[in-house]
Amino acid sequence: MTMDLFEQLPPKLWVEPLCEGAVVLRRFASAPATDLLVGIEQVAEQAPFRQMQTPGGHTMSVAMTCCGPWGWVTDAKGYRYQQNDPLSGELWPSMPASFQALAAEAAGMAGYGSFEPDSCLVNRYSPGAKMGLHQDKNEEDFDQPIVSVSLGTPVSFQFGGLRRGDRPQRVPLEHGDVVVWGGPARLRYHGVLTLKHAEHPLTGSNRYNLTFRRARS
Ligand SMILES: O=C(O)CCC(=O)C(=O)O
Ligand SMILES: [Fe+2]
Repeated sequence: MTMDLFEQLPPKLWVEPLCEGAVVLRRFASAPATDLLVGIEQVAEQAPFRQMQTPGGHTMSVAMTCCGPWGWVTDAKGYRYQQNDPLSGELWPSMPASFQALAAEAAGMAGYGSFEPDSCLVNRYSPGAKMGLHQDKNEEDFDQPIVSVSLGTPVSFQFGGLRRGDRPQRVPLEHGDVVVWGGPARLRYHGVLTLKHAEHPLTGSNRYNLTFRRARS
């Protein structure tokens, strides 16, 4: 009886390879999502979401904040990591232990053992926000993977090649999905298409993304 019941349940998580070195861990962060969202709220109380300026003088459509030792920032002076929040001058809030654990577990599941992120960028997309194709390359070295967690409304993630001109795959991402890329895929171009209007019971019309990285070796 019990066995039959189990067999009828849909698989809770599954793994979708994107290319050598990159996978989507479907729904991997669904169970801890509520805790992650509480963590985001706490981080944002200390270091509020803000729309940063690109070096070219554009305002990003995505609102961002950071936690952990190193925060990623952009302004007229360029893209970089720094230990202080430029809004307050204070250190970035510490990375909640639950964030760190989830990121390490996801990396391990994708084949990257002993991932110790020292940076978590928190992206908040409201409808209309997007992020153009880019490489994550402000880190000191590229030995450690990127772990990228999606929460809230769905979006179309673009996962490209090592050259800007390579046609990206479109990967639909939903609440709880985690993308991990490293090794030969570490410098692949990626981005997200414009967020559409949708509602999620936990986030309203917003999508949140947590991007975990090792900024310093
Ligand atoms: O929102 C996402 O899924 C991607 C975010 C990203 O690529 C970044 O912050 O560097
Ligand atoms: Fe990125």
